[in-house]
Amino acid sequence: MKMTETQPVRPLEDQIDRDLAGRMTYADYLKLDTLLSAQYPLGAEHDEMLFIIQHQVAELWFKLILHELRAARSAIMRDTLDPCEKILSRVKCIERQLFDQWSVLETLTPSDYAKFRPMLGPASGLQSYQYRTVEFILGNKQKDVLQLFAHDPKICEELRRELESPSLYDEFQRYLARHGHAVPQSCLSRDWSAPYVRNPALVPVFERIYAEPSAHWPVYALCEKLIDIDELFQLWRFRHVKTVERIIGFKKGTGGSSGVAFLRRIVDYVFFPELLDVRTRIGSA
Ligand code: HEM
Ligand SMILES: N[C@@H](CC(=O)c1ccccc1NC=O)C(=O)O
Repeated sequence: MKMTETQPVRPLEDQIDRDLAGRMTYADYLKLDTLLSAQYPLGAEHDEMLFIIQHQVAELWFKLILHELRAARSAIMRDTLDPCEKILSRVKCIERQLFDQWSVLETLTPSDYAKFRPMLGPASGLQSYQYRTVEFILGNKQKDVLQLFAHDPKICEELRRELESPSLYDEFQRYLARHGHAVPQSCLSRDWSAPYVRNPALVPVFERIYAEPSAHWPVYALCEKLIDIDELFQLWRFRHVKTVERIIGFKKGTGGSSGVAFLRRIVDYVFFPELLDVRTRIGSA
């Protein structure tokens, strides 16, 4: 555009609805009154609003991830893999958003965070029940975290239900067994609430699928989506560590943990270990 050119002017078109009294509007549909009045900074520090909104946006994305993962798990249980492709692609995009979102919080300086951190008391992301539910659905079961929700029986019960249910990966293994794959019996019924243990006897099942992707396309494609989801989750955890490191260094966490050291210990956790193990086997006789 030349320096002398004017910017476009766009008058409202005649047909645009102006008569909205008593009718469904954008703000009504999206409940913006509720959404936009849920930011309550505890103090007067400018950056506390960033901190609140960053977390609220993450919680909204967690909500959608849960909605999608539950739909994917139900579809697998009904023996229909078709919808999973689209659903899990969406989950992957949301995880990417959550990963990229850390860059916004990284504009928070250590000194600016230190001004309002004391007001947070013992509050911590450790107490995010939606985050914990996502971990459970993906199969990272850990019973002791229920203790963090003992103050809220309703949430505690919901989490316990998820802890005790088969994960998305468990249901996928059951699906494979129903469709003729030689999934070990031990994968099909066990204590679902126990931490997932890598099972070498499951790797040959994936070896056959990966040896001939075109013969097993729907399950092969699902495996690869699960790998994407796993990898992005790990990247999120890593970026959390790096963000925390630069903002609070090696201080203890408000939740009482050692902080960065505690977070680092889970970065390498993988949800679907056999889907990584199969890669080692590819090309071996
Ligand atoms: C200034 C920014 C942040 C700092 C300094 C920070 C720090 C920490 C620390 C130290 C912990 C360990 C528990 C504790 O003792 O408190 C933790 C856990 C956690 N934080 Fe953050 N965090 C930040 C931002 C976020 C954001 C934006 C989210 C998004 C929801 C988040 C989600 C979590 C979750 C889910 C955990 C539990 C992780 C696990 O169990 O492995 N944090 N955070
Ligand atoms: N654990 C953080 C505090 C924190 O980040 C936080 C506090 C209240 C609500 C959400 C939080 N986010 C993630 O842990 C800290 O030690 O500074």
